[in-house]
Amino acid sequence: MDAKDQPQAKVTRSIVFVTGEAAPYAKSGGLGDVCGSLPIALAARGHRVMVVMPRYLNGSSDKNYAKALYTAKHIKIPCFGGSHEVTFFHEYRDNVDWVFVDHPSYHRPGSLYGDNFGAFGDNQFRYTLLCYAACEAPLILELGGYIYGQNCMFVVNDWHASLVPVLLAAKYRPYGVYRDSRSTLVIHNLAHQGVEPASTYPDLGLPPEWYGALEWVFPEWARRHALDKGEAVNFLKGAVVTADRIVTVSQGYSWEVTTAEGGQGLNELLSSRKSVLNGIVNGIDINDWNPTTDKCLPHHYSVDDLSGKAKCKAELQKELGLPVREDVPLIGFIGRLDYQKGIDLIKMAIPELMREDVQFVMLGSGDPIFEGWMRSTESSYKDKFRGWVGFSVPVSHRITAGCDILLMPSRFEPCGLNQLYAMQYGTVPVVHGTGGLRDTVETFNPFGAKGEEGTGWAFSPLTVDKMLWALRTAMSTFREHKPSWEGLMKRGMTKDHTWDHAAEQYEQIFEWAFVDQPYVM
Ligand SMILES: Nc1ncnc2c1ncn2[C@@H]1O[C@H](COP(=O)(O)OP(=O)(O)O[C@H]2O[C@H](CO)[C@@H](O)[C@H](O)[C@H]2O)[C@@H](O)[C@H]1O
Ligand SMILES: OC[C@H]1O[C@H](O[C@H]2[C@H](O)[C@@H](O)[C@@H](O[C@H]3[C@H](O)[C@@H](O)[C@@H](O)O[C@@H]3CO)O[C@@H]2CO)[C@H](O)[C@@H](O)[C@@H]1O
Repeated sequence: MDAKDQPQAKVTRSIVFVTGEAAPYAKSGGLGDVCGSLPIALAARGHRVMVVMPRYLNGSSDKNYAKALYTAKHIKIPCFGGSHEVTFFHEYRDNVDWVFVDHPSYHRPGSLYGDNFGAFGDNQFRYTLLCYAACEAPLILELGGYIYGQNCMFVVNDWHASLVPVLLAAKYRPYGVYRDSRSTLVIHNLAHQGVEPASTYPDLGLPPEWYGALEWVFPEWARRHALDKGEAVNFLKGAVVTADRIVTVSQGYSWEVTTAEGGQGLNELLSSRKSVLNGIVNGIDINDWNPTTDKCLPHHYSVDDLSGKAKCKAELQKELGLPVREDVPLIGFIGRLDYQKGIDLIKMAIPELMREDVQFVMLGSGDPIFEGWMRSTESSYKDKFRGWVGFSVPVSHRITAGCDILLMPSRFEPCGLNQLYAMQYGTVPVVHGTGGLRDTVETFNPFGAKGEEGTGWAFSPLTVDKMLWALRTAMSTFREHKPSWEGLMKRGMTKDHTWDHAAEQYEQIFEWAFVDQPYVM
């Protein structure tokens, strides 16, 4: 978009994102994509935007921080029985201040949150440091010559950042600091809440009377033994209680989190905060995800000339060692190998699906059981199935472009980005109709009011039979109804998935937050 066409915010603010990850510095999934692109979209609309995240040095991500300079600012954080020194690094890029909190606990091999042995045992400590540091950053860092100051909107993402609104309410506002600031909690995934034993509460450096904000009691069935009282502290709950506004990453999910089925134990609390709870569907970074310019693709294409997509498919088949055939439907899956993503359904469906004339490629990492299954399935169906175990952004782009169909049988999906990338690339999504997938994928209807309608298939309920039915319907449309298939591709490609619309909705939420008084106990 030309700068002159860029819509501007009616009211501009100082906005401080706090997150466990942001692309391209560090990414384990969709949280990284959103925190790497929404801040840039808000800055383009005229806001002053800072993103605060850890400076992870794990060997593979170190180079991503190469342009971030040491600020010479050090602070000491009183928690976990000591005083822990952290420092800040800074890079100004795309009109955003990227601020990296540096501490030895962020320097270790593995992924962001764990390694082959599971989640790191000191994650509560690591993200407590992040939250304290994020509260100090706007007060002490002179970025471009000026501090951000006390009149900020803190956008706290998921549990890693959830102590921020608690700290604002418990440790700053009582002393007259940050009374003009507000906070918005963005829930990307309720499955991760940052829950640890109640005995860790004194480590957090919070006043004893604030225990209730984080207090969490596991239901009896989830306790380990008869004497276990299930008492815990829950970071995400702390933010649900103390944030001024709460946003989920789709409207569908904002309703689901208030139900017993989707609320992961927080449904009653979230229902009690319905008046400040909204859903905003994520956008995508169309500089990064654009089939006309994508640097990861061997060929480029657009809605006006799809010939490059067929070439991308042939190159992908070659790369994967699959027979190069235009007529066979190529199905893709990309994602974390996690219970959330419904990999077990794919596993159950594969023997039946492999009886069809089809090709299937999966890219993912996570649960070692599914990683092993992907490897062994590849050797069982040499001409039809490929399981790429690992995390590779370029491969994810090539699969998104080269496939005909993208499968997402997620058990729950707060928004989902891969179906948005797929549509942008003319790849037709077949998804479980849940959360953001239901909000963004419209099931194909050959007899719509204006003729053919829809951008894919959203099946429900989540059963192997229903998923196979949706895939077979998609595959027969691909084979036997070429004009309809092209219509599906083109409707997906011409949908507006840019961040601007979502950014405008975030601005509205921020305005509402500033109309209300901030949270105080
Ligand atoms: N092995 C691999 N190699 C390369 N890339 C890989 C990969 N595995 C995953 N990815 C990438 O990670 C991202 C995944 O994003 P999603 O939104 O689909 O799910 P995720 O559950 O991580 O995010 C959570 O947060 C986001 C953001 O709000 C919500 O959309 C979502 O519903 C919620 O669960 C995509 O960019 C995908 O390409
Ligand atoms: O962007 C992908 C997701 O990243 C985040 O989820 C991570 C989560 O916040 C981490 O805590 C960790 O989860 C571990 C969990 O804490 C632990 O109890 C155990 O269940 O293992 C989990 C996996 O190690 O890793 C998650 C990523 O795998 C973010 O919060 C989500 O919104 C994003 O979907």
